[in-house]
Amino acid sequence: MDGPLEDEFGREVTGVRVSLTDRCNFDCVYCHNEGLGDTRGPMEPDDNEMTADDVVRFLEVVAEFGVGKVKFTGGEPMLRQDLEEIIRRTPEAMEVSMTTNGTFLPGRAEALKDAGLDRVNVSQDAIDPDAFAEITKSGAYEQVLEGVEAAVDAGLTPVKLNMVVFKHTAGYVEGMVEHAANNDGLRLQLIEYMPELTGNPEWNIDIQRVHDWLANISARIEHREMHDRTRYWIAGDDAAADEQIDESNGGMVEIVDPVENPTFCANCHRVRVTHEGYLKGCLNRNDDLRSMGEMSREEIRETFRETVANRVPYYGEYMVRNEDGEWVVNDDYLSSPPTAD
Ligand SMILES: Nc1nc2c(ncn2[C@@H]2O[C@H](COP(=O)(O)OP(=O)(O)OP(=O)(O)O)[C@@H](O)[C@H]2O)c(=O)[nH]1
Ligand code: SF4
Ligand code: SF4
Repeated sequence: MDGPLEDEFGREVTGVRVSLTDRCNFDCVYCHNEGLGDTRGPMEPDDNEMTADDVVRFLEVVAEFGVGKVKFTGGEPMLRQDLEEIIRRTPEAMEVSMTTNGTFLPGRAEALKDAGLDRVNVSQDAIDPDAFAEITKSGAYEQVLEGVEAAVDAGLTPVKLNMVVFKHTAGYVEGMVEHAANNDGLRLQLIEYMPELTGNPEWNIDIQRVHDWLANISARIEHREMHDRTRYWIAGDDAAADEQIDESNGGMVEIVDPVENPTFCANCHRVRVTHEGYLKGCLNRNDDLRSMGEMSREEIRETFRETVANRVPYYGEYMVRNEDGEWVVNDDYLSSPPTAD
């Protein structure tokens, strides 16, 4: 097995994010559909979706390059009826996680665990059914809460609750932090709103205010290698004043703040795959897609090598600040755009 491939900026690729479908039973107001824009398909399976064989072949190839983690995403990945099969056939050595809206976890969490799923991230933007319905255009609030519980019970832990911080959810941040600190098996990810992918810049909340507030109330602060994300440990209500805070007496809150953040991009170690089987070096770009189509393993190897070789940190390299302080595409990439199939 070869070690992880590295791009020109010294960023090793240690993980892949594989979208299994663009279908979803929700219609969240902030959805960016893994960076592909508002193209969520109808609920019927799409002929263009990668088959289980396509996904497994790709994972077997990248495992040869030392990729040790796979995240399955969507749309809603649990709409794939062959999800358990895909997970079961994923190379043994890989950590397998999934990002889901949680609706289908009740009744299926155990089967996923048995198939080899290690952990899940579940979108939960508020502890309030009305706000939840307004954001997701769905009445599945109770089902999602049950789904989170089922995931914890099945041992798909830590279960990370994904909460996008924006105008509709700002009032629920404190409640969600307390919820994560006081419930075993849960962590909270506070995700910066991404107006560059979803529009509505007026809904944005300055994520620095959330950092400052958490820094004030946290017992301990860590930095994660991936994206150099900040992790705040928050004491639970029953923690003693002099106790070290960890999962047993508190909870972790991680901030995902990629917007206009060169440090985040400089520590990005993932390649993405769209549900149609295109390799994508960066979430924010669609000019660097490479199709894996009907390729042989050797061709997939070559396409993966090319994708990694052409990866570029988005903020700080592909996008740079002009003299007015605005983010603009770097002229170097305008004059010679990276190759795309
Ligand atoms: N711009 C950008 N956003 C990302 C990246 N990775 C994740 N995100 C965003 O972060 C949010 C949470 O992502 P998840 O799919 O739950 O996974 P994660 O937090 O990245 O991964 P784990 O913490 O390992 O479970 C999503 O809204 C993603 O769009 C990235 O590399 N770049
Ligand atoms: S659950 Fe996820 S994929 Fe579905 S609409 Fe919401 S953000 Fe998009
Ligand atoms: S380079 Fe930056 S924007 Fe692109 S995927 Fe990585 S962290 Fe996200």
